[in-house]
Amino acid sequence: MSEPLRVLITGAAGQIAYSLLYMVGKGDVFGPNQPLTLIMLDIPPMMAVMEGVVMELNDCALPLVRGIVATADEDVAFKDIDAAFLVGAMPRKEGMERKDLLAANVKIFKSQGKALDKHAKKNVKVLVVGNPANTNALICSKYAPSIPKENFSAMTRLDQNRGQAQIAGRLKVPIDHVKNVVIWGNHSSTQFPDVTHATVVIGGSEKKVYDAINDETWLKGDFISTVQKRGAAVIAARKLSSAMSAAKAACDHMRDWFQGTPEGKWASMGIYSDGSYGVAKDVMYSFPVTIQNGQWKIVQGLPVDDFARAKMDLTAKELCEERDDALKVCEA
Ligand SMILES: NC(=O)c1ccc[n+]([C@@H]2O[C@H](COP(=O)([O-])OP(=O)(O)OC[C@H]3O[C@@H](n4cnc5c(N)ncnc54)[C@H](O)[C@@H]3O)[C@@H](O)[C@H]2O)c1
Ligand SMILES: O=C(O)C[C@H](O)C(=O)O
Repeated sequence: MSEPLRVLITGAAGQIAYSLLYMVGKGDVFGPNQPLTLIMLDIPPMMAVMEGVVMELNDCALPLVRGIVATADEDVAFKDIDAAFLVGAMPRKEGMERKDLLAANVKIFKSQGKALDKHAKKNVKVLVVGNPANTNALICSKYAPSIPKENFSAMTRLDQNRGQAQIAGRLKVPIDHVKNVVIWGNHSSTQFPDVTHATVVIGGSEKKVYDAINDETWLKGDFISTVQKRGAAVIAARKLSSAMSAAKAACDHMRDWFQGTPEGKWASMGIYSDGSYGVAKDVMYSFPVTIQNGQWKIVQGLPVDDFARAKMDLTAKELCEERDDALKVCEA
């Protein structure tokens, strides 16, 4: 067995971490043979709660967990880490957009960017979950200049999973029969969930989702808005933002990054834009990627029609605005 990987989960006393710690600890992300040191970061007032989570984690008796570090000190938490799930941040309440959290949350990611720069392994893989996730990931990478920009990402996998679940539900097929639903842009209500390139195995053969559904009005209307607004719908129902599904999506994202995407399957992740598909640069934009040996590559050459172009540009514009607002907050 290899040396334990050092895996940081921030917001470790919060709701997402409560599911995420268990899923990571039992091997869902780094595999069944990879021992782990779990590092848990939260803020000082949450230390007593975190102590309870540590008790439970110990009581789960997970063979892969070889050590647990629970701390409120970023200098301790970020030391020599291989992977970081940056979850710790304020969630939105009913009636808010995720970007309304920017002023409250972006400074967390400035501080944690600096801590990554100072303490983490230079090949660390960073997933930002805390909202507004794309812009927080951008800020984090800007304050960690010694770590390659490709090592930072923002979570849009929950949106991809939501999109695939909508399609599978409508066609009454198992979820893993649907692939390559793409999320373009921001993890916000301007995101573009795109099924143009998606396929489904139905009745024993593979078909385009567009042909199998055969309802363009739904695909261009309610399907898109359901995915765009799913986070708000969960908040309206639970009075709390999504947690179990967010933890599962974070695991899917990091598992694919470490272990690779299966042949023929794409994953969507918010990554540093290189201008592919005419998207603005210097934003963390969600693209379809394939991953091998820990390196993602944007899926290139997909046709983009006028409908898609308008949606991809709208969400890019929002990301540019968020970036400019975030930089102002950080520089103030
Ligand atoms: N990208 C996505 O798809 C997605 C999905 C769901 C939730 N989220 C976001 O994830 C974040 C966390 O959600 P939650 O439901 O777990 O919230 P929560 O309030 O239950 O937990 C957040 C935890 O973060 C801690 N925290 C605050 N500042 C911190 C800091 N500087 N360092 C470390 N920990 C800190 C808090 O003390 C709290 O324990 C929110 O911003 C939420 O909007 C994103
Ligand atoms: O919607 C939220 O605020 C939480 C999260 O980003 C989600 O998509 O469920």
